[in-house]
Amino acid sequence: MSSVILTRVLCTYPSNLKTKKPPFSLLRTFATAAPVGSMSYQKELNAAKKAASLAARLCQKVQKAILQSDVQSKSDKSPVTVADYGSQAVVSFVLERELPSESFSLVAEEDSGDLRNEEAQETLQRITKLVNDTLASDNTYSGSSLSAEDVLAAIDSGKSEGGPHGRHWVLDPIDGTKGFLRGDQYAVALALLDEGKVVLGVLACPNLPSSHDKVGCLFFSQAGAGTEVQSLDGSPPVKVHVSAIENPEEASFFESFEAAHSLHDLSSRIANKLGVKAPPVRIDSQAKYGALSRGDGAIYLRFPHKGYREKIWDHAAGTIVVTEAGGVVTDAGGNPLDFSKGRYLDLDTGIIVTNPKLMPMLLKAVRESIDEKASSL
Ligand SMILES: Nc1ncnc2c1ncn2[C@@H]1O[C@H](COP(=O)(O)O)[C@@H](O)[C@H]1OP(=O)(O)O
Ligand SMILES: [Mg+2]
Repeated sequence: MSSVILTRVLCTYPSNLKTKKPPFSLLRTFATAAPVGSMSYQKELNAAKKAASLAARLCQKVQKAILQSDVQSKSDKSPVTVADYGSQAVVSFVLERELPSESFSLVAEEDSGDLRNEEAQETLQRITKLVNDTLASDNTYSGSSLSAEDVLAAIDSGKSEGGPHGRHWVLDPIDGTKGFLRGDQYAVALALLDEGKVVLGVLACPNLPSSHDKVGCLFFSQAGAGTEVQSLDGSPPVKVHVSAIENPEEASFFESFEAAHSLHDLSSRIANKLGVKAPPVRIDSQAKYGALSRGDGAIYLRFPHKGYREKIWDHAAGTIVVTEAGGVVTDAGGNPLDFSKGRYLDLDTGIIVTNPKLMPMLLKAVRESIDEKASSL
């Protein structure tokens, strides 16, 4: 990472968090435990870590060299870059290569529609080169060379609808595209659903500070086995736990950087009601779930504007990373998130995340604040 980007990243991560030593809850693990009394997904987890790490490497390369011409516009006007497509192609390729005997279903954000247009051919060549260069940087795949058509097919394998039966991979190839384009936080978020439940999750957060002033974290979780984090350049993993704070006055809370993604006024009302003293920590993407899982902050509040439908790839990996670290993730009504209903989450108003001790107080404050806001309109 260039010193310019590093400075920028550390500047945008709150000063009280960026300089702090790993929390006391970071306990060194010397072996990866198999989930007790449940199925092990170790092979799948290893494949997911490899896929997300390689995709993050591709994204880092693009973020460093980002040019205005890399930015296109999807029909919803959100920015999408060669890195979104490249990341999705890399993850799809690595998962299929690493797990050849398993039937493959991927629910992912991007599709190749726009890339098949005549005017997108140069972009497609650029993506193909990025994907091949990234795969070549890993010894296992150095002999692989994908054609443009292979890349389009890899992207399009993400068209699965998910659902309550069987296994489905769930991918956001770049979560927080706006943060990515700004040079701030983003994540490659990958999870596996089995019979409608999230059984493993990996969050690669290339710009999130890790220990010892290094930048770049890989969080990973398996149902029943806890959450661990390692630096993206491969330090040994350590187990993480959410904050044990019981007094909300001592808590700090995360919310979206983008006011268009979450109602900052509602979060502020909730925080006031709880007596939270610290200002909100605003960062992009599921990096918020990762940061919360290691106790950087105690609460995450997300209240999209009316009419927005949450997608499963925006929360599946983050949810298991937090819950396996001892946290709780619910909608604004206190219901757990249900990932079994297809590509969208069907939920009550917003998403709230904290530790089990704070959750009852938080839910009460959320309910009261929503009611007050509605009656003031
Ligand atoms: N209008 C919107 N409201 C809420 N979330 C949005 C909206 N548009 C995009 N998003 C998605 O919200 C997530 C990140 O939100 P935040 O950084 O605020 O937590 C991303 O998944 C982003 O999509 P994308 O994955 O394409 O970046
Ligand atoms: Mg997203």
